[in-house]
Amino acid sequence: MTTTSPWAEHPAAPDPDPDLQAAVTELGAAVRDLLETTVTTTVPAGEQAAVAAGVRGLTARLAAATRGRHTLSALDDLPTFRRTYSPVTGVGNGFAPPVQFRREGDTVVGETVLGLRHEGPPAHCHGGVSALLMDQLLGSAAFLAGRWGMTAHLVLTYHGAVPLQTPLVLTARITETSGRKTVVTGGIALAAEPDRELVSGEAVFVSPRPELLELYFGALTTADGSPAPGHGATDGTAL
Ligand SMILES: CCCCCCCCCCCCCC(=O)SCCNC(=O)CCNC(=O)[C@H](O)C(C)(C)COP(=O)(O)OP(=O)(O)OC[C@H]1O[C@@H](n2cnc3c(N)ncnc32)[C@H](O)[C@@H]1OP(=O)(O)O
Repeated sequence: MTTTSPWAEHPAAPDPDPDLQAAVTELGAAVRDLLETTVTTTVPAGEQAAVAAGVRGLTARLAAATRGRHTLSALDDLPTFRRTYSPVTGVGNGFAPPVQFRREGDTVVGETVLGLRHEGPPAHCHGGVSALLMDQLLGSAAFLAGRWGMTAHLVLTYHGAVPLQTPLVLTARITETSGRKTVVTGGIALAAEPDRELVSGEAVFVSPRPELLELYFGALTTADGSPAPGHGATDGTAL
């Protein structure tokens, strides 16, 4: 049974169209600024109403062509886990900080600064947003070590509140592998105090059995309508 990504044996897609990549990245950045400013603006009601009308007009332009949930974006590639619209790492997602994770030895590291769109307690990160970051961090540690799985179990301890608008560092590493299972631990700390974890956690990632892979991802297509890599899997080893 495979312990690596079920898409790993497929060749990576060619590099995406650079014009589309640049435009999506710029739109994501613009929407990120918009989201952050909508939750911090103090301009009068009339001005907010006028901006809302303008934003609805822009949304209608983008809605002229959209994809459904079983269609990958033209920029995405499963074998390399290129996910443009991830709510954590996606440059095209305005909610995402976005964080980029990299491998350093046996550790995965990412740096980020969160905004008021991520607020829970005033001036601090929402606990659910910390969980979102931790899930992606721990999953990335598994993926960057050549393993793959869906989150089966995630436990977190919140030792201290995570401040917004403050440089943070996220680190994780694999502690155990067995069959389809990968166990990862990690945490979030201030970049200025990397050894004092504000959030720590452990997750178990499980590479799903073939029937589940088919159920979850069997209908997936690439942007041009072709079956996505992985379609038609029968034994979970060479999707
Ligand atoms: C460059 C950067 C790249 C970044 C890459 C991005 C990375 C992506 C990051 C994304 C991050 C976000 C990711 C997301 O958001 S994933 C989305 C959230 N997760 C889900 O939706 C998963 C829902 N659950 C399921 O579908 C199934 O339960 C799964 C697929 C998980 C297992 O169903 P399956 O039927 O296949 O499993 P099995 O019963 O044959 O068991 C197999 C083995 O697993 C062990 N087991 C099972 N469950 C648990 C459990 N709860 N604790 C501990 N262990 C558990 C079990 O004991 C057995 O072990 P063993 O007895 O053999 O030892």
